[in-house]
Amino acid sequence: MSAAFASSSDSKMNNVENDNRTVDSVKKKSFGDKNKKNDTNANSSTVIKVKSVIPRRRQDLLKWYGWGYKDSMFKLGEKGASFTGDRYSIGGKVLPHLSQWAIDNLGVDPAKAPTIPKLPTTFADSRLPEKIRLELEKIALVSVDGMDRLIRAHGQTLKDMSQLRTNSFPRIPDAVIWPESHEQVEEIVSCASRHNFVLIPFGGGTSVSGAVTCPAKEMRPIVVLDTSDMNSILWLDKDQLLARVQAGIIGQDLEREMRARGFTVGHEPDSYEFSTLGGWVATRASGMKKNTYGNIEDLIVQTKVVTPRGVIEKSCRVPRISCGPDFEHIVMGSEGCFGVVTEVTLKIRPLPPVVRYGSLVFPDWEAGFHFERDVARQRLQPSSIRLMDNEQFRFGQALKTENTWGGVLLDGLKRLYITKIKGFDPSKLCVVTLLMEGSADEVKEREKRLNAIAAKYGGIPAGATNGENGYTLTFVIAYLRDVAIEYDVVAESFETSVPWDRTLALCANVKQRVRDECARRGISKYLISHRLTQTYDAGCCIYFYFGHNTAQVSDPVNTYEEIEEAARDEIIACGGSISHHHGVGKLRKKWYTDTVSEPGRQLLLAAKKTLDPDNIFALANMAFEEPSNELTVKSVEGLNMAYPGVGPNKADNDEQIKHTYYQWVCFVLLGQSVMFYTPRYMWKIWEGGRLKALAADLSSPVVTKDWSEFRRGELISYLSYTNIHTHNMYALRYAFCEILNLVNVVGQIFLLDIFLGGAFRNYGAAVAAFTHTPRVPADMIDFAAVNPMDQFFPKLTKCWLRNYGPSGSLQVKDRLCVLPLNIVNEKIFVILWFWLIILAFVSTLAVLFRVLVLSLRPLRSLMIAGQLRYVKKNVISRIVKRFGFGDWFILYLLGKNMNPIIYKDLIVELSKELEHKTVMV
Ligand SMILES: Cc1cc2nc3c(=O)[nH]c(=O)nc-3n(C[C@H](O)[C@H](O)[C@H](O)COP(=O)(O)OP(=O)(O)OC[C@H]3O[C@@H](n4cnc5c(N)ncnc54)[C@H](O)[C@@H]3O)c2cc1C
Repeated sequence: MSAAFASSSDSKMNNVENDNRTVDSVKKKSFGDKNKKNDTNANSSTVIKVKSVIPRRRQDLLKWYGWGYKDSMFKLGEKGASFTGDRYSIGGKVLPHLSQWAIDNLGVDPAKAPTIPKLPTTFADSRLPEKIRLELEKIALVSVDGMDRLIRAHGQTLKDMSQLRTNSFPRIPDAVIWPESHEQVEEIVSCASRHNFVLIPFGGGTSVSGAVTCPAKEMRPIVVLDTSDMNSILWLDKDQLLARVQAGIIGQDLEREMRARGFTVGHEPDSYEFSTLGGWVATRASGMKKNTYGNIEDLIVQTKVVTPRGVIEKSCRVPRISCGPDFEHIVMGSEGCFGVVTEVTLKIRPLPPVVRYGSLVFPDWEAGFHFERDVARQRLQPSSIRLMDNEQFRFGQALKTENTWGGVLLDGLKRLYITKIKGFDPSKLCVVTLLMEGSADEVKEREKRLNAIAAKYGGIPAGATNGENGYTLTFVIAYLRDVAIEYDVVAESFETSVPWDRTLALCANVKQRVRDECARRGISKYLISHRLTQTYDAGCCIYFYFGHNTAQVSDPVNTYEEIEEAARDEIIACGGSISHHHGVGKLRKKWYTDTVSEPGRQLLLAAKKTLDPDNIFALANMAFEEPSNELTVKSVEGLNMAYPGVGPNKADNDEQIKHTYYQWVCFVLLGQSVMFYTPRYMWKIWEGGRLKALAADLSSPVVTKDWSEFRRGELISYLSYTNIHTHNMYALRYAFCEILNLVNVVGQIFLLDIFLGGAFRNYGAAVAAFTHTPRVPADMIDFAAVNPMDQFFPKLTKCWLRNYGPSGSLQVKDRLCVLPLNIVNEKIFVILWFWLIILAFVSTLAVLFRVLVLSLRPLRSLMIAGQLRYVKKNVISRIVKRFGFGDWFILYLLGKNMNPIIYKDLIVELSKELEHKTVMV
C-alpha cells in the first residue's frame, strides 16, 4: 500500500541527494557486448550498480508500505493530527490545524476509530504452469508467492487502493520475474511468445490510470516483469552530457547518483520517489522542472525496447534525425502495450550552482493566472512555477506543523500584512510557488523580473520558506489520500492540458460540474480544488483535486469515479485534453478515439499488430480492448474452448488453417493403392510367367512322376546351355521394381504431407507423444497440449456460408461445420504414418541387401545353401562361380518355388554338368 509513512524507512527524501554511500562499481561484463555500440565516446568505463533506497523484495516492501501495522500511521485528534515515520519533514510532528480542517471541509469524525486494513493471508492460485515457471527460472529470479504478486497487481488509483485494502482484485498476476539485463528481457519475451502468456512491464507501480492493473478477463497466465533489478547506470559521458541507464532505475536513485557526480537529469515528477525511468518513457511523464530540463520526450536521445517482434532502437545516438516518423514516439506513451523499455540514453546537465525557492501571493485565482500567462508569454518561466487556488492554499496552511513562538509571530505578522494592509480576502487569495535554478546572477535577475510582473497583477512576494514547503509537501500530499480512506474519505487527483484562452472557463466549469454532481448525490462534505502546474507557449497543465466524505454513499469508489468521469467530460467540452501526463491507461479509454481521431486509433492498432501480433503485452490500455470471454477462450486454444480453431477472429491477421483435404481423402487412398500396385504390375509384365513355366508341377511337397529324367535334363539344359547368361535383364528389372517400391513409399510420405498441409510429417509421432500427456492437464491451462488428432482432423470447424439475403444482397454467414468422417480419417492417417515408416525402412533394407547380393558372390552361395540341406559347399560354389547374377537369381527363385528334394537333385546335377565349364570372373 502506498501509505508512505512507514517507520522503517532509513532515508529521507530531503537528504538523499548528497548520499553516495550506496554506490558501488562493478565491471561491465555482465551486460554483454550488445551495449558496446552505444559505448563510443563514453568516458565512464564502469557500470554504476545502484543500490536503491526502495526495498526490492517482498518483506522489505511490506515494511515500506506499512502493511500489517497494528495502529494507523496517521492519527486525528482533538489537539491536532500526527504521522509516524520519518520519510517526510512532517513525520513525527503534530499538525495542530489539520484535524479542524478535515472536520470543516470533509466532515471527518476524529472520534471514530480508523478502519485499518488487515494483511492478506489468502491469494488467488497462480495459473502459471510448472513447466513455464521452470523455464523462466532459468532466465531470472521468479516468484509465485501471493504477496509478491499482490504488491504488483496495482498502481495508485483510488480503485487500486480500495481493492488492495480489501484484497479484492478480480485478477492478480500469476508470477513476478526480475530480469537484470536487456538480454534477459529478450529471453523472457521470447519465452512468453512461445508459450502464449501475458507480460506486464512493471516499474514503480505509481500509475494513476489503471495501466498496470491486470485485465480481469485475461485467461492466459499473467507474469509481471518487474524492472527493479535493472537499475544500473551503464555509462556516463561527462563530455557529451549523456548517460546510458537501465530502465528500472527509480527517479530518486537516478538523481542521487547523478548529483553525487555533479550532474542532474532534472526530471522530477511528483512520484519520483517511486516511479522509474521506464515508467516515465512508457507514460510520457512530465516533471515539475520541465521548464528548464524538458519533459521526458525532450530528455531522451535513444531508447532500447524489446518487443515480441524484436528490438527497436535507433542505430545512431544523434541529437536529431530527419528519417520519417520518429518511432521512439510510438514507444513513448505506449503504456507497456508494445514491449519493455530496457535501456535509455538520457541528457544530463551539470548541477546548477544556485537553487532558490520563492513564493508570491495574489488576491485571487484570476490575478495569479494572468501573472502565469504573462510569464509564459515572455518565456521567463523558472524551473518550476505553480499556482495554487485558495482551497489548496488553505490546505497547505492546515499542514503547517507546531511552530516556535517566533515562527507563529512571523506568520501572524505576514497574515496581518497580507489581509489587513494589502486587503487580500483570505477566502480568495492564491499562491504561486517558484523554484529557480542557475548562477547567482541569473537567479537574482529572474526573481527581480518575476516580482515585477507579479506586481502588475497585484502579487506580492511571500518568502522562500513558503515556496520550499510547497515543494516538499508535494511529495507527501499525494499519499495522504491513502490514509484518508481510513477516515471515510475518498480522494484522487486528475489533470489536463488546456490552451491559455480556455483555462479560466475550464477551471470554473469543472469545479461547478463537480459541485452539481455532489449535490445530485447528496454529498455535502467534499473538496474540489485546482492548481496550475506546468506552462507552455500554447497553454498550461491544470491539476484538480477532488475528495468527498463517504458516510452517505453506498459505493464510494464507484461514486467517486462517476463524478470524475463527469468532470472529465466537462474538461473535454471546455477544450481540455484527456490527460497532460498521467496517460490513458484503462481509466480514460472512453475519450481516446475522439482525442486522436479514428485513423489515429487505427494507426495505434496497426503498430500493435506489427510489434505484438499475439498480444503478449495484453495490458488493454488506450485503444486496446480487454479480451472478451470468447476471445480469451480462443487464445487458449484447445483447452479452454469448446473446440480448437473455433471462435471469433482475434484480429485481421489471425492465422487461419483452411481444411480442404477432407473431401479428397478417399480418392487419395485410392491413388495410393494404385501407386503401390504399379511396381508389382510392372514386374508381372516383365516376368511374363517364366518362373511358373520352369517350375510347373514341381512345387508339390511330394516328389511325383513329373520329376522325370527328361524334365531334369530339360531344366539343366535350359540353365547351363541354352539360356545361360541371358537372365541379367530379368534380375535387373526385379531390382528396379524394388527400388521403385522404396521411391514410392518415400514419395507417398511427402505427397501426403503436402496433401495435409504439412501436418503428416510429424503426425504419428505427435499422436504417440500426446497419448503420454494427460488429455486434460491438472492445471487446466497447459494450452500447448492440443491433441494433434483434433488439430489436424477437426470434427468441428468454423465455416463461412454464402447465401442471398431477403433483398438479394450476398451474405456471408458464420457457421459451424461438422466433419464426422474425420473420426475415421484421423485414425487412418495414424496407421498410415506408422505403416509407411515401416515400409520405408524395410524397402531401404531390401535395396541395400540387393546391392550386397549383386556385389558379393559368397553371399549368393550362402543364400542357395540356405535353401538346401546336406549339400556340400563346393557343389554350390561351382554353380555360383559359373553363373552370372541373373542366372543365379533365377536359380534362387526356382529354389523358392520347387519341392526341396527336387531342387537339391537339380543343384547336384547342375553342378556336375557345369564342372567343366569356364569360371566367370
Ligand atoms: C503521487 C503521484 C504523483 C505523480 N506525479 C506525476 C508527475 O508529476 N508527473 C507524471 O508524469 N506522472 C506522475 N504520476 C504518475 C506516474 O508516476 C507516472 O505515470 C510514472 O511515469 C509511472 O512510472 P512507474 O515506473 O511507476 O510505472 P508503472 O506505474 O509501474 O507503469 C506505468 C505504465 O508504464 C509501463 N511500464 C513501466 N515500466 C516499463 C518499461 N520498462 N517498459 C515498458 N513499459 C513500462 C507499465 O506497463 C504501465 O503501463 C504520479 C503518480 C503518483 C502516484
